[in-house]
Amino acid sequence: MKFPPPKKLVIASRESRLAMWQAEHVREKLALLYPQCSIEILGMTTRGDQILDRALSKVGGKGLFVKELEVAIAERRADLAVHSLKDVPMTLPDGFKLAAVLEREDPRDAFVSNEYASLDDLPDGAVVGTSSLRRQAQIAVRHPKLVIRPLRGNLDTRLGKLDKGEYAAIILAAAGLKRLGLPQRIRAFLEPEQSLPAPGQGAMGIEIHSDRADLQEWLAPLNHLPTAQAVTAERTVSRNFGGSCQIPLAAFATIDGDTMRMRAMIATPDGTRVARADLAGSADAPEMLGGLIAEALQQQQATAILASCHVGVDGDA
Ligand SMILES: NCc1[nH]cc(CCC(=O)O)c1CC(=O)O
Repeated sequence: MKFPPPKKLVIASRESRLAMWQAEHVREKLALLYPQCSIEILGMTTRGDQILDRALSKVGGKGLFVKELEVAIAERRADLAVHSLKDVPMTLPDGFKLAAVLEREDPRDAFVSNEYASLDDLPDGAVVGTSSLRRQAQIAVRHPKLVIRPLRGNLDTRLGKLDKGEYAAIILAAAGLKRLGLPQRIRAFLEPEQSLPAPGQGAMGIEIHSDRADLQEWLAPLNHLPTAQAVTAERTVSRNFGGSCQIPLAAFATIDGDTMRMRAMIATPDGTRVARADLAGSADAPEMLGGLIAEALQQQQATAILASCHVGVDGDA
């Protein structure tokens, strides 16, 4: 230990229930490590939370969910920000870095419905809610007769829209539902073979100012190495295809001992053109495996597939 333990820490968080749960989770972990430290949570509304009516990619993409938190860090009003890693742009602005990645929750997508038990149960023409092109494309591949409609807002908002009958079913991340104490809303899990998760799905990341060597040291015990390696590989694939752009891309890595297995997919939103890759490599070289996966996708015309889907729709909301 080079630095004495912290006396006070401020965690910046979005104000959605899920974001607050995640910030609280980090607060509890830090309180156990540093019992003398006073730890506050600074809740903030981001532009991403305010803009619910327009496609996110038209107004600035994923970065909108993290920008205000970064400003708070830059102005030293906060020390760290807790994010769902899925919402963090692939390249952080100068002066910021990820100090730790926490152990991943369930990375799968979940099928949520009041009437139906699974996607297979839905009648032709049934309306499924998701604003994620990645989810849309993968549903379209297996269930071309279902109708996909956009669904935005935080988890409670989305569940409310389902309950009002606007959709026969919706697709959400299992991790968010479990964290909010709503696992009973999950009627079926979509296995990676059916719906490969988004880069970083189910993992939380802690962002800090890069010059804070003290914080880096204090947060190090929160880092979960296998999760950090997996999400590094996943984010490398995404970065290869333009990073923060909202595109129908899935990338999912699992680790078994020293070996990382990585699967990825790029598709048109209607599911008619799909590129897939499935490779294994060393868990210690996640960027290398991510790069190889990106190349394998390129060899299947991934760039042409992406070019043929209009950006201007929503990303992995
Ligand atoms: N883009 C919204 C978002 N960001 C993170 C999660 C869920 C939790 C996670 O994946 O860590 C969600 C909701 C969802 O996709 O259903």
